[in-house]
Amino acid sequence: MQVIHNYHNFPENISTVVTIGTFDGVHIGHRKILDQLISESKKKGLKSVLLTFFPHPRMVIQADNSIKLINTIEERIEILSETDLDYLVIHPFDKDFSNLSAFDFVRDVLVNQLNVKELVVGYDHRFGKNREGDFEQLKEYSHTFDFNIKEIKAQDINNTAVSSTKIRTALQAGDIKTANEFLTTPFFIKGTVVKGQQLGNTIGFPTANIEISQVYKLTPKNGAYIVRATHQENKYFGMLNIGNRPTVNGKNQTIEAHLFDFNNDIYGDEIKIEFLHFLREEQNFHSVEGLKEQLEKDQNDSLNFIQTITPNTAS
Ligand SMILES: Cc1cc2nc3c(=O)[nH]c(=O)nc-3n(C[C@H](O)[C@H](O)[C@H](O)COP(=O)(O)O)c2cc1C
Ligand SMILES: Nc1ncnc2c1ncn2[C@@H]1O[C@H](COP(=O)(O)OP(=O)(O)O)[C@@H](O)[C@H]1O
Repeated sequence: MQVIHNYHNFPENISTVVTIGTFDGVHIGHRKILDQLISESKKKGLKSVLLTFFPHPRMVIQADNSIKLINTIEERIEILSETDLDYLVIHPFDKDFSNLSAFDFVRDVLVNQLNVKELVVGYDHRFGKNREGDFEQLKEYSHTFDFNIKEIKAQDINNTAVSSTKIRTALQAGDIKTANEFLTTPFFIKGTVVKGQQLGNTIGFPTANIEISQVYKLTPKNGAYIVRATHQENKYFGMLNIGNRPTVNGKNQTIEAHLFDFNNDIYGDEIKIEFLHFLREEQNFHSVEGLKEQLEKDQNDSLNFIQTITPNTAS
């Protein structure tokens, strides 16, 4: 897969089948669309293109800084690069772009820049300034500019009963099971290991404090989770807490992972954390001793859960 930043940089003389969307999470529904796109491209001898926008339209049009996404743009690139997609075109969604009329968008972007021969879109797709363009208009333009439209039927979209919004809601409720079912692979975060209060070691549970640099990355609900970490290509199971650590008078939210069978200094390193299971709510213990007892219980619960995972997943 080739990543092209800004559709103006798309190579000339390549005929394409295009789909458009944010594809946050790259969930089951998105994968169905991608499968259609890729199989059409192979059948017709075209290149497959996903046109996506970043920053997200809502970050730009409504200057909405509270928006939280399942994947950062870097993560989305990583997930999509594992598919057979030929081109991922990431266009910076700015005010100028948002002012393009539906007609100009089709002519200037899809036809003149991406050389579209076939467009794969949902029946409810809207595009152009103020989302003025609808499916009927697209059909009209497809005659004007001579490309095919492959409609993703309402039932195909509705039957999957999955949406990025539903996954975000599940994660914000700590419902990892539902989120992971929709996502097909576990929800994950990536960050840098930073210094904390240096208390973890003193209670026998050192925790890697993870700092995420993208403010728009969604973090699941506060609480304790069973996780799998990847550090320098090695995988470790562990348990993680998201929260304010009331027991030790924590003021800000932290994300901290204690890895099992691990004893290395990894300050400053990148770490990836996959969420496997929600263990419990964060609690305010009367003493650090109480917290320690709970962590021992969490560790037992985690190890029992990990045993139930198939050898395939545990590898
Ligand atoms: C699995 C797990 C669950 C935790 N649960 C809680 C909790 O319920 N309440 C709490 O105050 N702190 C909880 N903690 C956070 C600990 O307070 C934290 O790891 C400890 O304060 C060490 O912090 P430090 O890494 O900044 O030194 C949890 C940590 C882990 C790894
Ligand atoms: N099993 C482990 N899980 C997580 N971190 C570990 C582990 N063993 C050693 N470490 C190291 O110890 C650090 C955490 O120690 P801790 O006392 O909790 O300090 P801090 O408050 O700075 O996080 C981690 O950042 C990592 O470098």
